[in-house]
Amino acid sequence: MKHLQVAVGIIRNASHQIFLAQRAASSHMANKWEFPGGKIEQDETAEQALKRELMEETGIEVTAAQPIGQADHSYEDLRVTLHFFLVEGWHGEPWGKEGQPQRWVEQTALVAEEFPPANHALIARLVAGEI
Ligand SMILES: Nc1nc2c([nH]c(=O)n2[C@H]2C[C@H](O)[C@@H](COP(=O)(O)OP(=O)(O)OP(=O)(O)O)O2)c(=O)[nH]1
Ligand SMILES: [Mg+2]
Repeated sequence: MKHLQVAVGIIRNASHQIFLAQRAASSHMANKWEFPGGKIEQDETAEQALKRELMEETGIEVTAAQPIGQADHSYEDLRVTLHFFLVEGWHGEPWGKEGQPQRWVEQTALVAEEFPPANHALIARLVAGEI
């Protein structure tokens, strides 16, 4: 089975709101809400991939990112390992640079079912205020 390593950014502002983007209708996990991010390339560290993907997808330059864990999940025909980073420092203002819908949500109001299954354990930790 194909196995992807994915860098994922939990962009959190001073009011403890988190920036979400909606996945495209044509993509894997179509229409689910996600934390911006994407595949780690061969020659990259997870943090380098995070910075590149967040610039590409949201237009921000990440200045502070802290690793907060990983999640491994097997979908029907694809295995993913998500490398989560809490992003609390950046330059610019995140927006849906690739045309994807976006919104800020209070950390405690996140709803696990709106995300791909690989995110569910992390959402529980965020809602519980453990992060
Ligand atoms: N970005 C992101 N991907 C996630 C999350 N949860 C989750 O299961 N995934 C899965 C969906 C995809 O199968 C896989 C890769 O993410 P991606 O589609 O963002 O990768 P990418 O930006 O490099 O995509 P592309 O270049 O192919 O358009 O990770 C999440 O919260 N954020
Ligand atoms: Mg992506």
